Amino acid sequence: MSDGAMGRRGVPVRLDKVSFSYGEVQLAFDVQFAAAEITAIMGPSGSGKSTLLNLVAGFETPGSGHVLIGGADVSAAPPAARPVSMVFQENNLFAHLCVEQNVGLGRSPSLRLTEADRADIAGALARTGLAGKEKRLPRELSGGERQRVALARVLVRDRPVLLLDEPFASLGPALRDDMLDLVAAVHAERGMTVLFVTHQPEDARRIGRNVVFLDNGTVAASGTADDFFAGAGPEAFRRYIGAGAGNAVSRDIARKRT
Ligand SMILES: Nc1ncnc2c1ncn2[C@@H]1O[C@H](COP(=O)(O)OP(=O)(O)OP(=O)(O)O)[C@@H](O)[C@H]1O
Repeated sequence: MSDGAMGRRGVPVRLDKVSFSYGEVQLAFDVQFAAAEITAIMGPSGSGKSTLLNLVAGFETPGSGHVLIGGADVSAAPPAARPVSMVFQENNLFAHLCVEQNVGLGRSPSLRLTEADRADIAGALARTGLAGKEKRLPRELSGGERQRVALARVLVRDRPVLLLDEPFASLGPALRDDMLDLVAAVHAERGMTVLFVTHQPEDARRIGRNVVFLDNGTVAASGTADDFFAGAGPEAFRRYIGAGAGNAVSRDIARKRT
């Protein structure tokens, strides 16, 4: 069994007293994400979830403090130099490139691919259920298939950290469940550290081991998903998901696990 299959590939991600501002909007993060685990990042609209991911990815730079990935300070490193893959809600693909090429970019930005690269790309496409669709353009795919292509690219990029910014928010519930299962299966195989932004409590509960809850530009609470979704979870989080939502989530999970 490989290291990934043993779940040891992921590395910790730390935002060490990071501050950041968009003009008058101030954000401050001091938080560690456990290696090789899936952490759901939740919080009201505008609480700073995407900004936190962008700081880890390198699309934003801290005003002060440090971003550490696997113990290395990457605060000043450009996105391409960070050991990170990211999947957004949409626009993950280049419209003029076919499925195979979009996935190949995960291996080589110039698409100079070796035979071994091509074999890995074929494997990733098979793994994500896209075999036979290699030559299609993104516009010839469904929304769910486009997100599968983005996940196939994550597989060939093979970085220890995966950032997911509401990647399945525009998909229907059944398809979203399929995609979450795929993420969980890939995580079980590769063991990367996953930071998963979602507004859906049931999605966080389904694949998240931990929850980090943001409010007003900072971390308001963090802990295990089990604690968050138990009656004794943080009050701000309970207010956010709404009275009774926890029960609905529990029922939903029980139904899926039977
Ligand atoms: N490019 C920007 N310029 C100015 N302000 C911004 C910019 N991007 C985000 N903000 C502000 O920063 C704060 C955090 O935004 P962010 O997008 O990180 O929140 P979020 O929790 O991801 O929200 P949502 O759930 O709505 O996607 C908000 O007050 C937002 O208005």
